[in-house]
Amino acid sequence: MGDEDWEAEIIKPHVSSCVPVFEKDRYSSGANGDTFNRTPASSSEMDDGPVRRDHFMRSGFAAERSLGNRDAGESNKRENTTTMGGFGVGKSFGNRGFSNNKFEEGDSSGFWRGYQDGNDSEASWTSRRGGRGSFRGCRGGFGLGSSNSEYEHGEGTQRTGGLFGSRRPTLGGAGNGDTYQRRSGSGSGRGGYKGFNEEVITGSGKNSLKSETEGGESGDTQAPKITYIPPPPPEDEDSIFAHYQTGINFDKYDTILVEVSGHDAPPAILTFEEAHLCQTLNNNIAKAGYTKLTPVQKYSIPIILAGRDLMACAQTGSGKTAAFLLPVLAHMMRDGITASRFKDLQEPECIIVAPTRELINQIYLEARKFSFGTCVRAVVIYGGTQFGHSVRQIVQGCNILCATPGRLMDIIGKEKIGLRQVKYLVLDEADRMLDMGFGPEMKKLISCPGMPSKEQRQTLLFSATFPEEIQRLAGEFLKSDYLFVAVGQVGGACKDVQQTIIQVGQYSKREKLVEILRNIGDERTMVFVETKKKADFIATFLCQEKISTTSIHGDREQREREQALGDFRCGKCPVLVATSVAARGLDIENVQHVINLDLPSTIDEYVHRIGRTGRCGNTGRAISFFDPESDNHLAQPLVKVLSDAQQDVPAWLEEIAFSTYVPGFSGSARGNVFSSVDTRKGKSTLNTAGFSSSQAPIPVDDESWD
Ligand SMILES: Nc1ncnc2c1ncn2[C@@H]1O[C@H](COP(=O)(O)OP(=O)(O)OP(=O)(O)O)[C@@H](O)[C@H]1O
Repeated sequence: MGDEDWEAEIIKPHVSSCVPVFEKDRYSSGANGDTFNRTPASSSEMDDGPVRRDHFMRSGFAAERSLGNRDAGESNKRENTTTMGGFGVGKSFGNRGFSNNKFEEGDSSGFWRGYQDGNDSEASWTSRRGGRGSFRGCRGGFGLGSSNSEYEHGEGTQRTGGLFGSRRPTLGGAGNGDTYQRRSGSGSGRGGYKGFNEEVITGSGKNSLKSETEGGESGDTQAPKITYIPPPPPEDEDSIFAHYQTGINFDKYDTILVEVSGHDAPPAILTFEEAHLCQTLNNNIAKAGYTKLTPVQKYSIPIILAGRDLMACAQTGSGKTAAFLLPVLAHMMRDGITASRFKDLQEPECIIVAPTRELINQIYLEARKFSFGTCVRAVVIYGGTQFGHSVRQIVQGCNILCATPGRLMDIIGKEKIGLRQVKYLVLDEADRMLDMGFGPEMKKLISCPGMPSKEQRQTLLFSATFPEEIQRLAGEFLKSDYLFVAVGQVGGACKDVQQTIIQVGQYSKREKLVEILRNIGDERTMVFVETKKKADFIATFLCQEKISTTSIHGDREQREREQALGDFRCGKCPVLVATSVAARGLDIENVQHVINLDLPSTIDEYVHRIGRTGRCGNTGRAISFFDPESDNHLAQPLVKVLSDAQQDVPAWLEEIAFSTYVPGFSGSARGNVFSSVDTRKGKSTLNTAGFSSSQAPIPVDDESWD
């Protein structure tokens, strides 16, 4: 989908938004004020008018719409809010007659079976509704006639769709493309791009490199000054090495087929000992509770240790982070990295980039864990936090820099980081990092002054999904003889996740969600929705239903996002409503359920979302609401994902897939089908994990990748 299509998608007839916004004072929140057990207030912020390029125009405004705490200065902004939305008028927010609900029997297997059976039609569900009057909170309502319609169209930034069709131009309006201006805050119409997940990149047409955090500091009064300093992670050893248990299916990883393509691939290793890591690293691995390698580790570790570039694709939750961290650290130890000193310009040996703040923080914590007791210092920097804080972290010494792309480019622009010493460049969620949203920034990164050429550095790309187009683009980043490791089906879903797809029309989604959540009880559940507004809306709705819920999305302030994640992690809020900002990489213990209240627009996103459960050999469940009005484009790839993961495929879904079958459909449209192989189509070998691959030489024409 090109830009024009994107335009067509997001410029819709006027639909009013009715996001309840809350005044801080009225919250009946928990200790941290971040849960949603609150009394709704109101806000004129809800009247967004026509849903257009909201985030192009309102990057600063966005913050005001988020729920929860905010800095004192910012909270003042909401005092004059007027009522626009709330609860109650909507016809679809009435009582549900659950008395006949078969799911109330408490038998979980029955519940799931029942759910599949009861999957049926919207009509059958609406007939179960009782007649309770709507909840009346404020003026407006959840179900204002058009009910969810605003969410079906609004905030198209959340949409993805293949390579260049899914996201907005990264440097919107920049003109020269050299300007990175983040969260300019004033809605001054500079244009720009509110990233699908997290970063705000706007272009003013000036040749400047300006941080979202700098507004106040640099005298740009239009930009809000971001003062948030994340609390330091606990320093005690127990916390550093805290981990959860591998699940009953961990050993089954060994049976997954692994494909290695590219020439002269080193053989896989079967044990950590075979990696010949130094004693400190081995100690850290043991303290982390790792006794056995996962398949992606068996293959990737020797490849990286051999100095080869790598594109690795392995199912969600199967240990990709350690697969790159351990060999990189081993190299650094071998090279005798000395503790970096306090310096104004730091020159890290390794840069790791990931698309979301929470994910990069998680990777940093893993890096800190595995480098414990060594001279290697890892640092994390990401948007939404005080820029000065990032600088202070870096100047104290930095061997491994973990960063989100926006903050990384800012810090490079401020000359706090020199790139000359970079030997390892890691892109986690690499397909996301190379797509339309972040691809241009990554290209800038590799062409920054001082950045060693791809021949001089080692580049490592990891993800659970690798669309063919992205694989082709990746050639620009990788040496021509890079190796490709595919554990299982490229882009396939984790088999430990029991997937259920049910047909639910948009007007029935909320009540069905409540039914499911009531049956789930306190088990940790992530509920994915398609837009930020809807995340707030659903979280608020669930709290009204007395289901303790929090939310995470790109319009929440970073402090709120971290608080939300913390509340979810510790079980204080067992339900987390999220946009795709939380779809990738997050490794949260005990997430037993994922619910796609809205299906994402691409199958890859679906695979990542459901991969928040069923991690590391544990089992999980994912249930997805399929709305035939809007999700038919996903039927075909869904059938493939389900059958590849040996899941039941509903007959109705097959029918839809068949009726919407597009011959030659290969993936650039919204419901893109993942790649099945290394796109170089070289000779490859299929092995079960643990057995070395044969090496198949493949001539690769470098030019064909550039
Ligand atoms: N060899 C191992 N033994 C035990 N636990 C492991 C091992 N490797 C990784 N883990 C644990 O498995 C969990 C998932 O790992 P990780 O987050 O790296 O998965 P991932 O493949 O990157 O997933 P995603 O695709 O969702 O990003 C983590 O808690 C990690 O500590």
